[in-house]
Formats: sequence, C-alpha cells, structure tokens
Amino acid sequence: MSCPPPKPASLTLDSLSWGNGILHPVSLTLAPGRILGVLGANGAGKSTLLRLIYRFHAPQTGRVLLDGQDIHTTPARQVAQRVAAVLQEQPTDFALNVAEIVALGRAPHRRALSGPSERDRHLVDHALDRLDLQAFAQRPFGTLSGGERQRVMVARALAQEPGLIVLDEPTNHLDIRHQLEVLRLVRELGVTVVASLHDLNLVQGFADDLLVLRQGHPLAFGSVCDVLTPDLIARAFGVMAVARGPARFDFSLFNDTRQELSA
Ligand SMILES: Nc1ncnc2c1ncn2[C@@H]1O[C@H](COP(=O)(O)OP(=O)(O)OP(=O)(O)O)[C@@H](O)[C@H]1O
Repeated sequence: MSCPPPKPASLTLDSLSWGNGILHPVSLTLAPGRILGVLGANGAGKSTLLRLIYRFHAPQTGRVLLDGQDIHTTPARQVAQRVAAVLQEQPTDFALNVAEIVALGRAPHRRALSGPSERDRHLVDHALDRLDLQAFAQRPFGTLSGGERQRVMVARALAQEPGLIVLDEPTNHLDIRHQLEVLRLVRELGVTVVASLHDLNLVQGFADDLLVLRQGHPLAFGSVCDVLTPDLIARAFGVMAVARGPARFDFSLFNDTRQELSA
C-alpha cells in the first residue's frame, strides 16, 4: 500500500503571548515545509511557545494560524489531524506495548468505536520501520530505555501523518547516532517543523530558521546563518562564543553522503 506524504502546513504566529509576561508577543510566519529551531536559555519560554502551537495552552493575546485557520477556534480533533507533538513528558501508560503506543497516533483520524483500518496498520508498521523499532514492537513501553522511548514518540508522530510536527528537545536521551538519525528523519518527512533544541551545533545542520527567546522576549528570528552569531549567543545565553570554523569533531552518519547534519 502506498501512502502519499502529508501536505506540509503553513504556520503563522500573530502577536502570540501567554502568562502575563512568561511569553511576550511573538509574530512570525513559516512557509510549508520550513524547519524552525527555537533556542534560548533555561526558562526563556521555549516550551511555553510550543504548548501554544500544539494547542495545549490558549493564548493570552494573539493567534496561531495553521494554513490560515486559527487553531484555538478549531475543534481539537481537527487540529490533532494536522499537528503532532513529541514532548519531553512521555506517556505513563507503561503497560501498552510499542506498537500500541505508535498506533495512538492514528486516533485523531479514526471514527469513534471503529477499529484500525488496513491503512492505519500500514502506517504504524511503516513508522516502526522508519525508527528502527520493529524488534521492540511487542515490548511493554515501560521496559524501554529513555532513548528508545524517544524514538517511539517520534514514530507515533510519524504515524499521525501531520502537516506540522512540534518537538520539545527531541534529541534528549539520544546518543549521537540516534540524534543524527532522528533529526535527519524529521527533515526528510517534508512537513513543517517547530523544534526546541539546546545543542547549537546540531541546530545548524537541522533548522532552516531560528527563533531565539530571552526571558520570554523574542530576541531574533531569521535564517540560521543570519541569526546564530557570537553576539546573539552572548545576548541569549550569556556566554562568549568563539568561532573556530567547524566544531572539533564533525559528526555524520556513515550512510549520509550529503553530510547534512554535523554536530
Ligand atoms: N504554568 C506555569 N505557571 C507559572 N510559571 C510557569 C508556567 N509554565 C512555565 N512557567 C515559567 O515560565 C518560564 C518559561 O518556562 P518554559 O518551560 O517555557 O521555559 P523553557 O525555555 O522551555 O526552559 P527549559 O530550557 O528549562 O526547558 C519559566 O520560568 C517557568 O518556570
């Protein structure tokens, strides 16, 4: 069965704010298929922004427009058909096995009380393949390592066929090979992505655009090479960054001849 890839969504944040100063108004537009990295020191407001985008928080001011439609006035189920979130908090339903957790990604697309269709099963199987999880399919989720669980969460998002994926520190818990593999996979999906990342080297090979937050204020938004300067790093993180050219090691996957991602 062939499943055409989901259509990437356009995303506009229009004067979006939350929590009486926890997040000051943010405005930006991402064209379909763009990858936005969200950077900032601990407590800068990254997760808060992401929660507004996946419709967990309602905005204090402003709007989140997905393909021009305000997600906070759109039924939750309809939004869930287009937006997937991979979060730091993972499901606590440890008794479900890996295939069952990934199948939860199909829930927004299924009619109430109906069982999984052949297409649902195919998409779950495909997601398990892509994340190299077939060997874990029947294992209870609670028995997996932190990194394996993180891959399951990405597989669940993939099975959801979203137009926008929101990822909160997606490389948390992952070793260097799995960091590169997950980021490459997310890039290859061709969907629009908003991801918070702490690793300034990884973000350079992954994101197209960057939004930098400081104490809840948007500090900069633009292409990675325009935004990620020593001056910006000093203002956002309070550290001195010395440009040394490439990092001391450039990491890439053995089968990745394009050397897209380096850390
Ligand atoms: N529901 C809430 N009530 C009160 N304060 C909150 C709430 N949610 C977040 N905050 C505060 O808002 C600030 C921004 O939090 P947020 O989690 O968005 O930061 P972050 O940039 O994701 O940080 P980190 O890198 O540490 O994950 C923090 O000071 C946090 O304590």
